[in-house]
Amino acid sequence: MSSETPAAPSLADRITRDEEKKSWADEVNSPATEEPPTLTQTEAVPDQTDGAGQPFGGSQLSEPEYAVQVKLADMQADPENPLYSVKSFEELNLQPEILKGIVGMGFRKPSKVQERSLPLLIKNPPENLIGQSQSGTGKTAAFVLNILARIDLSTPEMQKTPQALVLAPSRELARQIAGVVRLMGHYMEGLQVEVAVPVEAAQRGRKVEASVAVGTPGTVMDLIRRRTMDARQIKILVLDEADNMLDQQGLGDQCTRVKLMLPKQIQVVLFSATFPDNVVKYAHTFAPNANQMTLKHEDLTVEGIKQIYLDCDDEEAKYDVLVKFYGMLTIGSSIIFVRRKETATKIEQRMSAEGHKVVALTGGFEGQQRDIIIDAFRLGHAKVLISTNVLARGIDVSSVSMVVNYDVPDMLSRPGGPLVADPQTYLHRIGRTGRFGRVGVAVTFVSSKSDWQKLMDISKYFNAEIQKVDTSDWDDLEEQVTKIIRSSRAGTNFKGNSV
Ligand SMILES: Nc1ncnc2c1ncn2[C@@H]1O[C@H](COP(=O)(O)OP(=O)(O)OP(=O)(O)O)[C@@H](O)[C@H]1O
Repeated sequence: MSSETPAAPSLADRITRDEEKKSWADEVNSPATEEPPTLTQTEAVPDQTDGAGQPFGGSQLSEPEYAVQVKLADMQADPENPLYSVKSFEELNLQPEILKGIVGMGFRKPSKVQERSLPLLIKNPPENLIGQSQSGTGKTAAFVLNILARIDLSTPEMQKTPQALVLAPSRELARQIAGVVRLMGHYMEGLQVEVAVPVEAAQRGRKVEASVAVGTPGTVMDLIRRRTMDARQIKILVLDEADNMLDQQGLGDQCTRVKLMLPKQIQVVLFSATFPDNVVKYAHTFAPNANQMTLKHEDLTVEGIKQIYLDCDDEEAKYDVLVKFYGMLTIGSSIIFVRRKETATKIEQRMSAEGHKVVALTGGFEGQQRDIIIDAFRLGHAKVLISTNVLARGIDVSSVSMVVNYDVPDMLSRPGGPLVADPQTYLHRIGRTGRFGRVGVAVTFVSSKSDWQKLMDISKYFNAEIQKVDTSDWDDLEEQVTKIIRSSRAGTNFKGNSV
């Protein structure tokens, strides 16, 4: 992966140069009065703003508040819905400052995963948990609330001592989680949160002085080894996207090493939307005697996400279709997933040259550049983002109404073996839309028999319908997709099977 050719000057490069700020503003279609996001600005907004309640500056999408609450209330009253719950947050025995934070985020009722996992997580003595629930159903809040309920902020000393550690697979996700901790813990006096990801950590070179640390495993391992982070008081370890963290050779090793450097008696919490069979055993070794909340493959897909695919003759046809989709991609925000970093850069350059406003973000970009791009996307300054699997998991931008699988997600069946379908990655990618009861459309491009076979394997694995759409009547297709995207909350669907 690191052999990627250096990217041509990307949008991030361009926006750091003053003389080009105007072109950024033009390019991302931001209001004329608004300054383009500079690094300082984006750093000044470290918390995610979308998905947060109005008191914290979240946009709440552009849906009228009343309509949102009414539809969400219906969903939360339906026992079949993953957002269903019978309890209120008040009944979960959380401190008043935490409850205030929850209210500030606009949360009215817990989701199923929150209602079920919270009592297991916060009871004493602490027990481990392996928790699974569909994408966008509020797992982050579940583990964050447990952390906030358990940390001791009674002395300045403790406020600066890491007591909870969250590990996530990407820099963007680590920053996002830290943002959620800050928002939820907004009313807790003395709460300090630090992000431990490459660049910041290296630049900082000073001790981590926070009660909650969120980072990527390699950087955290390094910080503890160099004693820049004192791990002796850590009592909670959370692995978000735990299956990915434990499965991937490198990440798995790093997580294990980090855990070995922590006190023996810690609460281990593993969360993900997917726990494929091959990692379940290791998950239980990593989190011994854990309480478990798991789901069957068939129950993993989110109803609000309409899954479709279309046939493209070849690679060039995929590009042409993508360009034709542009109007639909910009109704809300969209993420286009490709297999390789080079493809992301190539599409970005080609579409930009043709006058379309798109940005790309891959693991090949330098950290600060990545921060600028993801922040611009979160804030809606950039609406179409092309990325690799680096952003497939966890990223929560509620305005994402469309996901395009430009390349069908696949993986090596074994080292040196053939490429096979990667159902987990498919689920996480499409889960970037349809967050917490919203609707979205996930489109997969199929340009070969093997693409088609992989997609059918994915459909079978989840027992989910992925509907083929006919591109011969483009106007009809556009009308249908637009209707779903504009409906904003689950309930509206494609008419029959006719698209
Ligand atoms: N009880 C709630 N009421 C309203 N909104 C909520 C509630 N809980 C979480 N949310 C919102 O739902 C969105 C999705 O939550 P979150 O990112 O935690 O999902 P997730 O289950 O971790 O998804 P993924 O598997 O994709 O990582 C967030 O914007 C969050 O603010």
